[in-house]
Amino acid sequence: MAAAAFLQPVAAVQSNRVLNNSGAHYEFRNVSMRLIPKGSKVNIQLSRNGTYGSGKRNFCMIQASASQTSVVDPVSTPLNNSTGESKKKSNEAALILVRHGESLWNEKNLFTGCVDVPLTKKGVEEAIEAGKRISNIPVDMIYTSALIRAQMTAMLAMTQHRRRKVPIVMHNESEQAKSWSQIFSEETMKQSIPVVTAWQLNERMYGELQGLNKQETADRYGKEQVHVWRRSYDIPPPNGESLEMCAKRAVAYFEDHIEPQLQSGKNVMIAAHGNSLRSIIMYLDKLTSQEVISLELSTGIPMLYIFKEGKFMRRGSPVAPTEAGVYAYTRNLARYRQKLDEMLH
Ligand SMILES: O=C(O)[C@@H](CO)OP(=O)(O)O
Repeated sequence: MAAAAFLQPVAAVQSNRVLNNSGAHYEFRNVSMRLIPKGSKVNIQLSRNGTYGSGKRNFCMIQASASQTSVVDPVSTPLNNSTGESKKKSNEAALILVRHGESLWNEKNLFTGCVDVPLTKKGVEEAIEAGKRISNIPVDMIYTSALIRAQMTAMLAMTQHRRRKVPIVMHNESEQAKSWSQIFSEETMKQSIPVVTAWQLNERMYGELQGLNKQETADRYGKEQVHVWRRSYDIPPPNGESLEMCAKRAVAYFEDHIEPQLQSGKNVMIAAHGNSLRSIIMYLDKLTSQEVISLELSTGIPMLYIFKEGKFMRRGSPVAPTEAGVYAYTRNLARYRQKLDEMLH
C-alpha cells in the first residue's frame, strides 16, 4: 500500500454498517480505517466485543479488501529502526529536561500550580528558542505533564528540530480514544514522535494559594511564611502539596515509565514544571532536600543528561544548536549530528 494514509473520522463514511466475508453486519462503532486514493484497496479493522476481523464492502470511493492489518502502537514500536539514527550499541541515551516557557500567570506573578494556563507570547518564543538549542539532539519519545503550558512548550520546541519528525499526542484515556488515534502507515510512524502526557509530571498543587498574587500573599502573610510555602522541602502550602509530595509522584513516574525507555536506548525529552523537574533533578543528581530547595529553573532552558550504564550524567544546557561541546559528549550524539548534516545539506 504505497499511498499516503491518513485517519478519517468514521462519521465521514456514508454507511453505518459494513459487511464481512460471512455476510454478518457490524455497526461502525469502533471501526478504524486507512483511507487511500480512489481505486486502491483498503484494510478495515472491526472491533466488536473486543475481537478484530476484516470486512469487505464498497462505499464512497473506498473498496474494502479482506486482508487484515495489525494495529500498530507507536509507543511500543521503536521509531528509529530504519534510520538507525539513534540505535544504541552501548546502552546509552539522551535525556532533555525543559521547564515550560513563561505562562500568563507567571507574567502576572500568580501562584499557578495545577491551574491549566497557556504560554504568553514570550513563553512561545522561549519554547521556540529551547527547540533551537536542542535541534541537533535526537528525540524518540516526549513526556509532558497534563498541563497545556508544558505541552505547548514541547510542541513548539519540536517545530525547530532539524530531523522534522512530528510529535503526536498519544490518547490512551479510553479504548475509543486509543482506537480513533491510531496510525496506519509504518512510514508515517517512523516520522512520528510519541508524546505521552502524564498528570504525575504536573506542577506541584499549590492548594489555596493557586490564583493568588505572590507579592500580595507575601505582604499579607509575611515574606518568611511565603518563602517556607514556596521553597521548603516538606512543608505544604495550605491544602496543597509540598515539594516532597510532588517528588513522590513525579519520581515514581520517572522510574516506572521514563527510565525504562532510556534503558532501552530511546532518547527522551520531558517538558514539565519548576517543581516536578526539581524533583526529578533531585533524583538524577542525588541532591539532598537541602540542596534541592535552592535549585531554581529558568523557563524554557533545556538541560541535557546522558544516561549511560545505568547512570545519569548532567551535561548542562546546550547554549546553541551548533555548540560543538554538546555533541562531543558521546559518540552517538556526534554521529547523529553528523547524519543530520549529511541529510540536510
Ligand atoms: O506558581 C507556581 O506554580 C510555581 C511555578 O511558577 O511557583 P514557584 O516559583 O513558587 O514554585
